[in-house]
Amino acid sequence: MKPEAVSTAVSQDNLEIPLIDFSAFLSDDPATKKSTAQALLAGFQNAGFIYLQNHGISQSVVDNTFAESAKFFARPREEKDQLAWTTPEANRGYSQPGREKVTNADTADDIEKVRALEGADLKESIEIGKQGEPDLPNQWPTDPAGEVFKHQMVSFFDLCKELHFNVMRAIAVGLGIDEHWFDPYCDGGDNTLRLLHYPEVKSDVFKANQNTVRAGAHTDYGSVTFLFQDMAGGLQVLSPKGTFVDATPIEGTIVVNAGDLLARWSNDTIKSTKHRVVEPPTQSEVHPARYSIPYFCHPNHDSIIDAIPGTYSEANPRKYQPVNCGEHLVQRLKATY
Ligand SMILES: O=C(O)CCC(=O)C(=O)O
Ligand SMILES: [Fe+2]
Repeated sequence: MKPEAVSTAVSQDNLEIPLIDFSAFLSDDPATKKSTAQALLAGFQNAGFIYLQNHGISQSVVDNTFAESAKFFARPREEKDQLAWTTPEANRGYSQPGREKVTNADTADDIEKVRALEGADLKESIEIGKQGEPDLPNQWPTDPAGEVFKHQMVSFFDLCKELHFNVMRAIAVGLGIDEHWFDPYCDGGDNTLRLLHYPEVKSDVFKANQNTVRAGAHTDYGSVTFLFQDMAGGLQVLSPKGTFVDATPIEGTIVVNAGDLLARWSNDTIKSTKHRVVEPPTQSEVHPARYSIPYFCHPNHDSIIDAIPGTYSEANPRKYQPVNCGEHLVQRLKATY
């Protein structure tokens, strides 16, 4: 029987994404804790995705973080360009939208056409890593508003780092290994906070080209990703039937998905599932802008990832060689940028 803390967030085309009340895992009752952890793990094993509510980060903190993100993206382009993303090793800084590419179109009509076409793929982002890495500085705006932004993002980063410990503890309990087995892999906080802005897009752009997406299908690289999204919608998850199913925003929840490194670490018992962002259906002329905030958790970069106890046996042997986490991630980023 389903524990009370678990309900269904998405159920379509054999994709079953559970909605888990995480306060039940954080509770003191061992039986509730265990059954909630097992449901969370089952979500990662079956769908690669779960929704979490009562995850411990308050709604007002989340709201403030979105507000600061919107203010950041509203800055003039020149200011943002001064904070540009540099290298896969650093993975910090601002990535401009694809709109720049249109500057070689010279008539207003052509610009509008290209813009219309590329608008749908348009997104801008800023990546923020852990503070205090001398060779890998975060890129902060330096004016007073930039100070407020920095303060908000640094404290949000740390709250998400705490949540990483707790989600990995739930996975450990679900697997039946020591609750703190993953702790020594999480304490480095080698994670990435990404602020994303998808500008508004005219609806006829999407009608003209049904394949246009806001973010193409991909898997994430790390252990788990916490996805904070606004209510605009558009996130879709690949189902076992090969269809993309809407992962509709649910107020007060975050979407959590497993990444490639966790799939590998778990000897492929946990799934890293493809997802994308499309423009949600709209009755109006424009698809509104969308803001989302993924937080990518990574095991400590200097750690070696080898199959987690309990994920392999004689009948189901280890499939992968041990790998250095940091090197693995940089390889992946090099292939992307
Ligand atoms: O914007 C979103 O909702 C998803 C973003 C995403 O999947 C990613 O950045 O990896
Ligand atoms: Fe993603």
